[in-house]
Amino acid sequence: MRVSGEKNNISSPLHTLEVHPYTRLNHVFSLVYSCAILALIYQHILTILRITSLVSFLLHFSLLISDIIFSFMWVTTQCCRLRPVKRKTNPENLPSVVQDKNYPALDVFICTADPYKEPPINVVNTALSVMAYDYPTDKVSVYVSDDGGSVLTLFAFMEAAKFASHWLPFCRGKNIMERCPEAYFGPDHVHTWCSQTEKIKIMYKNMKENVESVVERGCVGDEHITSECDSQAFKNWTAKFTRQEHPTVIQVLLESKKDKDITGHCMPNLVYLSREKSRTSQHHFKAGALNALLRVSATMTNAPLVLTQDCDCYSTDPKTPLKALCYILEPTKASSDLAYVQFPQRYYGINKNDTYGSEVKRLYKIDSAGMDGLLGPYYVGTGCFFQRRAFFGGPSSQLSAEIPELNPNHVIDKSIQSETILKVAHSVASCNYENGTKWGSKMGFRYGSLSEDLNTGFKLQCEGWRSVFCDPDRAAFLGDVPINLNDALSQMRRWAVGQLQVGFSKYSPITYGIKSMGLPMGFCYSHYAFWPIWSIPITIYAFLPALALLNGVYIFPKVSSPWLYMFLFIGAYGQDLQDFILAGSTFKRWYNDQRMWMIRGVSSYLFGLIDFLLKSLGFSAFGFNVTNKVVDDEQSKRYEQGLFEFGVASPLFIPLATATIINLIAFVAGIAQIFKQGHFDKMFIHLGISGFVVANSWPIYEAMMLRVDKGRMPSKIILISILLAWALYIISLLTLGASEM
Ligand SMILES: O=c1ccn([C@@H]2O[C@H](COP(=O)(O)OP(=O)(O)O[C@H]3O[C@H](CO)[C@@H](O)[C@H](O)[C@H]3O)[C@@H](O)[C@H]2O)c(=O)[nH]1
Ligand SMILES: [Mn+2]
Repeated sequence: MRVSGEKNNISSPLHTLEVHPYTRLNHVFSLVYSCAILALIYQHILTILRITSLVSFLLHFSLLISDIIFSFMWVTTQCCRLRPVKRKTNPENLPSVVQDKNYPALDVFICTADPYKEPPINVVNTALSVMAYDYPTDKVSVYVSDDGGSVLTLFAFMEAAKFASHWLPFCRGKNIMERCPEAYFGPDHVHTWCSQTEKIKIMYKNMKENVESVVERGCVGDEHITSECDSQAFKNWTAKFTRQEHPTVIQVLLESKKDKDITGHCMPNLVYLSREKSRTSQHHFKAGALNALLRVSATMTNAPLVLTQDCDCYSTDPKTPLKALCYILEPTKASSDLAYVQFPQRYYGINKNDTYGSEVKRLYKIDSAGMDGLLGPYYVGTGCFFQRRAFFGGPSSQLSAEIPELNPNHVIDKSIQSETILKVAHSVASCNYENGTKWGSKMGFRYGSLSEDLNTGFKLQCEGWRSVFCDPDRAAFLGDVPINLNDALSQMRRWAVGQLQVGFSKYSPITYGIKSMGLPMGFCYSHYAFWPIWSIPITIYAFLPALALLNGVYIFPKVSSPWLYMFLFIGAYGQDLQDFILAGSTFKRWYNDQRMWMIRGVSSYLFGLIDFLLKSLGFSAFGFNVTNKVVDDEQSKRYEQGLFEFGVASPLFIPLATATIINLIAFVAGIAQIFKQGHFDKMFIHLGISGFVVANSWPIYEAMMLRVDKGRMPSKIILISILLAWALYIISLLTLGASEM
């Protein structure tokens, strides 16, 4: 194991790095596996050359295409295996580099978009957890962007501002680790009890009840309005104010220079922002919200460091910004081209075996560590510390903003509530502000993809910026996961569209990316930009072998020569399993993850691909469907038991149910066939594939046939799927059955 204080070779390094011990072994394996892939493609081509009938040609051609796509995805992911690294930070060494009074200021951006899908009390918890950071308080500013334009969210934050003046000194005084009140007072957290704790717990409960009752009523009653200032703010919500059409609202809830907590210590800045909306302009979803935040914060505090947070991702470690500083304040030149320090997305409330593969371990942990050994990991939308400079062109070719107030070196000497500042802040948050500027194309977060995170990180790295993956053992942030299959699949469907928008753009990773960053990084980005094309081979393998088997048509080599297939299958799965286990996962979690990969293949990825094609042909428009973060108790219970939650009649379930029905019938019919007439050797791979699908589909059969609870598969979906399966069988009968193979 090689350990080095990469490029910060002082006696007490701020961070160290070690290369993964299995790297060499992985290289050798990759080489062998590549040869096997070539052999398979060669075999396919030979078969195709010998074919005489059209149907047979189409069959084998689709297998060839499938295997080429599988291979492409495999090859691109190998780049993450070139040099995976693990880093460690030493924040205790920071004082030898810089005193805390000289730490850079930090602007935290929290995005929320819908008070009914993202309960304001949760957003407040996220904000409180970062406001309480162990960081010079006067240097921290928290900006909340509310794309829902909701008075309920603003009200929640007014309450939060009051509660914070008790909560922050409490955290500091007791030096507690868990600074998100909901988590601190939650059932999973043990703390020493005292009267002060009891008092603050009651305060929190009161605030929570207030906020929840207002949200439930849908409006802020007069009894909740305590000051003239609050009352003025609520006046913005006139009768004409709607979510899609309203002026900018900026409300300074706490100002560091003026507001003190109950011990007299200063408070961080806390600003509520709801950018202007109009039906006639484009808002670019979250990327647009983040750019508005970048500009508004520039006019008010202009901190050199920016942290982006999703509203559900609260901080679980108050030292997190110090860990980021370990890279950003590196005394050598290495930090000058460092755009961001990414902490992985991790989650609370995942069930024991992670039924829906919600950890997304490959993306968030394994491959991120892999890219960290090259030029740095993806940006994943939340838990990421940026240098503000990174949003203004490449490290050595900085661009100038259209007004001086927005430039990273602009110094602010006025109160954030002064009229001049508020005036500029309002103007940069207006919906036409970006017209004719570089925002979204060369500056700020980049537009053009629903996955603004992948898109922005990619573009920054193409400009020559580096990034760092910071993955401490204790999670830095914990977020929320969907606990029903429809939400989980819909989320990935949106991702799929966003990824393809990057993959098939003018600046595709496979062309522009490779040119700008070199082959390995270009491939890493290509892997995720083309993720959804996995749907093509997965769907083909889900249907074709089973339909062929039902028709007595055998398209794979005999049992005497399936070794190549076996090696490729076991090799890829084994390698995946090894990565998961080494990343601290369990066999069962890995098993569920591979199952979800197949499920997504015939649902999220497939629908995402179709969405993308329809949009590209001009048939439909993209929307950002915000993931639901409200918990249903009954659903939660079933989730805890590890049951799959279908429940709603979602079209996403149709291809899934159809594939499971066809494979079950094919498998049973195939076994019966063996008893009747032998042919085992010819059927071997067919049976293997169908058997594999059937084994993985147990929870789906259970949801279709055995369960009676609300989470079962809706009868409508079962019926449509049976009809579809039957139709597919008839089509296969007419084509495969009639042709001569
Ligand atoms: O118009 C919008 C839509 C969304 N959001 C916010 O964006 C965040 C992410 O949305 P969510 O529905 O939770 O999406 P997820 O799929 O869970 O998020 C992942 O994927 C997104 C890209 O699709 C990234 O932006 C996120 O950081 C990443 O966690 C949330 O805080 C939303 O409030 C906005 O601010 N404005
Ligand atoms: Mn989310």
